[in-house]
Amino acid sequence: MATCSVGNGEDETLGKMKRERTRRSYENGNATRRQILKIGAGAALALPLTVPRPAKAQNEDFDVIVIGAGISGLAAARRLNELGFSVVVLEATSQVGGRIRTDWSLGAPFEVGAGWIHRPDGNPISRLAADIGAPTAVTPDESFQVFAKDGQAIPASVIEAKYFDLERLYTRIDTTFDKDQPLSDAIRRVSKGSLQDPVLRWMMSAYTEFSTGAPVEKLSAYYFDEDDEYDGADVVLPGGYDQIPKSLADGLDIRRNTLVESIEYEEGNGAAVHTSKATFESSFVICTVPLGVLKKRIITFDPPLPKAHQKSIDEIGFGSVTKLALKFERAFWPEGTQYFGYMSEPKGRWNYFVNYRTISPENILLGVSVGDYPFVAEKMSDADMIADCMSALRAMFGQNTPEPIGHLATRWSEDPHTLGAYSYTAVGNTPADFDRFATPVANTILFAGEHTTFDFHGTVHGAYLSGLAAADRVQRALAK
Ligand SMILES: Cc1cc2nc3c(=O)[nH]c(=O)nc-3n(C[C@H](O)[C@H](O)[C@H](O)COP(=O)(O)OP(=O)(O)OC[C@H]3O[C@@H](n4cnc5c(N)ncnc54)[C@H](O)[C@@H]3O)c2cc1C
Ligand SMILES: NC(=O)Cc1c[nH]c2ccccc12
Repeated sequence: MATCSVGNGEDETLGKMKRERTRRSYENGNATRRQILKIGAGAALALPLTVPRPAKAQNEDFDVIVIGAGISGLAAARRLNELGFSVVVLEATSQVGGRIRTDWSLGAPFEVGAGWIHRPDGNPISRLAADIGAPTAVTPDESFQVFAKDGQAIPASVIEAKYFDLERLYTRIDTTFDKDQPLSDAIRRVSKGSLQDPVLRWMMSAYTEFSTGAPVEKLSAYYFDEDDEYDGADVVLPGGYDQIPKSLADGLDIRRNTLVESIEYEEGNGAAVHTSKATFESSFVICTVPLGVLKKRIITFDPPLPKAHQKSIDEIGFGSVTKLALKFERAFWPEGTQYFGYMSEPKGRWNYFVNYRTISPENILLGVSVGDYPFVAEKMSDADMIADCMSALRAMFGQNTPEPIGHLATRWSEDPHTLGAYSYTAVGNTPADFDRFATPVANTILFAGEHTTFDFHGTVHGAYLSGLAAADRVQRALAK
């Protein structure tokens, strides 16, 4: 398989020299805390133990440990590897890609996580796709049909006019208030009744709640749409999004099924990373686990993280988005239409459907639940989730709509290694809460991942760029 390069063209020998220098600095002088930890572990083994434990091999030692083999971790590891540093990636699951995962079991590329390269012009993920020769296909935003709650088809002209109303509403919110508040409250204040207007209400959910991954009741009215984007019409990868992380992973030292449990660190002495398998040591750690994992404190930091970092972890929002792919014997919908909208209640319940016939021969509709509803849907059994989604499809396409012959459901809020879909700007958050993650902790622990960049949070490109930025910081520090 062709592989992507994230290198910046720097001479490989230079990287190797830096690596040698780092190693020498550990080997000289007094015992570092990492060496003391190592001695401590050996000493503990000498003590009589009630339960005999297998003797541990000596801890493996690297310049950099990257935690998580999602796109941010892979980008960081690949760049540092290309520069000649010794890098290991520790990944809890058996797979690479994290929130990029393609399931072909229905015969088409069902994207469990990320589906689109949003605004592909200038987007670094487009370059990665081009580097490996992965074709992309436009999913045209203007190809849609929206249905009212009772199944009545709404003319496209009505949707387009309301879209401009929504834009105007959001602009007024931007310029009206001097205090942050939930987006839903701000909407009520600037335009009483908008939240009850069925078309606007659908758009607020299908567009805003989908793109931010959060209910309008929890989004910051100040910052919910202040992030950045590139240009062009969204594209998908008909050969599967996972081609991108797989190509980045090629040739890296990735330890799968290795759950990081705790990290001991000290300025100047690096870190000891304790996992379900072994302890690893390094000068730097790049931690890319999802915000949901950090919130739940699944990894213990010793000493605890600084208050400012912990505040970002605790306060930045992390929502969910549920996808349900339903495969049918035949297409009972207009095969050329890209998207179908449904003005459901509650508002985030199966309100958006992607037609797979535009990118594959399979008769698949992909339903999406957003806002608060994923936390309801993801608690359902598959059978209940299908029945719930089918009631929306039957309202749209008629009571005779057939049962599906296959399905795939996602439950990101229940996945123990993610615990949600992507980060959002909650009421009271500021861009600085995200960007604070760029500050290394004790010159040893760095963070990367979609939640560590305000401008592109919640996206593949944001995560990827954050990984490269963390690698550059490590490179500069190791070069000193
Ligand atoms: C349903 C859904 C739809 C999306 N749609 C899009 C889209 O269309 N376009 C877009 O640009 N973005 C989309 N996104 C967002 C995008 O997928 C993410 O922003 C991006 O993939 C996150 O990458 P990451 O490296 O930050 O984290 P992840 O990909 O989550 O990587 C983190 C890794 O850490 C591992 N890990 C967790 N805990 C531990 C531990 N204790 N020890 C070791 N490893 C651990 C995880 O298993 C995972 O592999 C979507 C996300 C979801 C969930
Ligand atoms: N995770 C995402 O893809 C967020 C996003 C950005 N722009 C969008 C447009 C539509 C749906 C989601 C998004």
